[in-house]
Amino acid sequence: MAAASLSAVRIWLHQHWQRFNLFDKNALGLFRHYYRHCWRQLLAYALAAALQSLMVIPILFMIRQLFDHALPQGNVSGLLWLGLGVVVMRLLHSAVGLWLRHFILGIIKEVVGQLRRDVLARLAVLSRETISHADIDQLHSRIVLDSERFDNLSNRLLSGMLPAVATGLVLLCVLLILNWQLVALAVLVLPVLLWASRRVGLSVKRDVQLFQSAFELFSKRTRFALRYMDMIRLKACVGQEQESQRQCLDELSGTGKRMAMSYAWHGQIQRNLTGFAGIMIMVAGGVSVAQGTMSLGDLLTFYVAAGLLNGQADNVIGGLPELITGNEALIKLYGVLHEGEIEPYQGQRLLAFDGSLSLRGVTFAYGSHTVLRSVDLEIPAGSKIAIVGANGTGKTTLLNLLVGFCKPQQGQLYASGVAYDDLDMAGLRKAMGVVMQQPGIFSGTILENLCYGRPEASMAQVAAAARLALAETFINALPDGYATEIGEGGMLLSGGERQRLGIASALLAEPALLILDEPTNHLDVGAIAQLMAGLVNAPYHPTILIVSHDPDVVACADQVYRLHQGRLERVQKTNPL
Ligand SMILES: Nc1ncnc2c1ncn2[C@@H]1O[C@H](COP(=O)(O)OP(=O)(O)OP(=O)(O)O)[C@@H](O)[C@H]1O
Repeated sequence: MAAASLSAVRIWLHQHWQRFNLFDKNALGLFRHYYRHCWRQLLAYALAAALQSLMVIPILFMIRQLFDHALPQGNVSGLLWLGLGVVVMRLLHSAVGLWLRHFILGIIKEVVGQLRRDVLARLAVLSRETISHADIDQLHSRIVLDSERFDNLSNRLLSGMLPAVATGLVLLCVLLILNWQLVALAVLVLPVLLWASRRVGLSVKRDVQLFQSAFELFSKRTRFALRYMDMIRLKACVGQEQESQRQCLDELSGTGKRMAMSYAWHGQIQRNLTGFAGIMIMVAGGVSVAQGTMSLGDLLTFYVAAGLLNGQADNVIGGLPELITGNEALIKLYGVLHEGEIEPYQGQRLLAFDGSLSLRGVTFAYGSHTVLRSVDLEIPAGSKIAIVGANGTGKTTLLNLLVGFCKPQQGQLYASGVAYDDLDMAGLRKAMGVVMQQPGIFSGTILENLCYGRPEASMAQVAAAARLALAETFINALPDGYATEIGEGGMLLSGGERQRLGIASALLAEPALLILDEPTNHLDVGAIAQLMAGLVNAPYHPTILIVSHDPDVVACADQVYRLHQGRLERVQKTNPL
């Protein structure tokens, strides 16, 4: 019976704690994780902040002297000296404050930088499958905006709240020494203040979440409009798009206003309650002075100290909305750092890759959809292989397996006879030149695109690669040649020119294996045959693998394979499909 009641109480407490808890367990864990290694510096900083706060004591002492002695005695030079003393101490206090800020900023920026590095490193090891299922705009805003919110949170907590707490404690001691009854009177407001803070804090938390969702949606819509402007215009959807942007903006300004109002309510409630405590002190202290139980100097000193304490309390309680925003940001960053699958191969072995690959008994499925069934394939070094097959038969999937983006559920792949499981995948990819259906062309100049991944390449090497890829003629015909800006995704070039640029970029690395995915989408078979003929004379003489749904590419290959219903079979060059 007693155990049952105890457990009921525990459940009740847990539920209420969950309801009132403003901070997430994972967010707190992440914060601790990033600041754990510098706890000694943080401790030193907290101690220094506490020592700095002790500097308010001589200031308060001088104020009391001023009102209790110098002023009643009409001691003008004493007044001047005490005034000067207060100014000097304040300046000293500010100088130490600046130095402390410099110190803590060094720690914060290092930690925030580390978190950003870890998030980016995490992205680099996430599997292609995870990235393809992610909402890229959301991921982008998490990395950029939420790491900035973590920075703000750290600033507020360590640079603002921590010294404020230290100074507040010193001031509280001074106040207790001066007149503990007045402190007790002011403390009556404290429970109301904490309760109100928490209640408003919950509404701030809800409004922050709503604003962040609206912001992500706005960011996503804007990127969509920028990225798919052609499609929007071609489908005559400009009006429809503007309407959904308008809805996004309404939502953004509505939630933004609500969040700012929550912040304002929080600040107002806090200021009114502490102001109310100040009036109580004034009245009760005035009565004590009138009754002769307290000197005017003591009351004024008390009032100044209480004012300073109020400033520190403002700092602590006023920072709550920022902590809540930071908490939400940390929850999302925690997701980026801990969720999703990582790259399937983690081997370390470096290889002198000769361009030969083997697949043995490879079976691959996306969930319950089996795409490849027990596939065997030998790609000898220096060979020219074509893999053909109808749309959706698994050609790109096969390529993704070859470049190590995915791992088969059964079977194994080998590069130069070494199992993929043992290989350093980055090393293997460096020796491969892969030109996907949509070559990765980014906004910048032709030269920047060509040299991505090979910044050390000489102009002669760049020109040689462009010549082999049949890109040199069109590049030289451009007014700015290699310095031509080609726009987002290479929009200012034709599809064939983009394809040639992609091939030239792949060839610049002198790959042992060149993979061309659907090259006939933008190049005719004649151009591909010419490319192959050129590569035969290239000093590095790469293995070439062409994957296409176009039966004509077989003319360019020594061996032809056909993918059909998950099986790979060798076919005669005359009739591959
Ligand atoms: N990431 C994925 N998750 C689930 N299914 C996928 C994924 N990628 C491809 N598929 C499915 O696997 C099958 C093979 O796709 P794949 O892209 O490999 O075909 P393909 O032969 O390259 O087609 P195409 O010639 O049209 O480019 C298709 O049915 C496709 O819908």
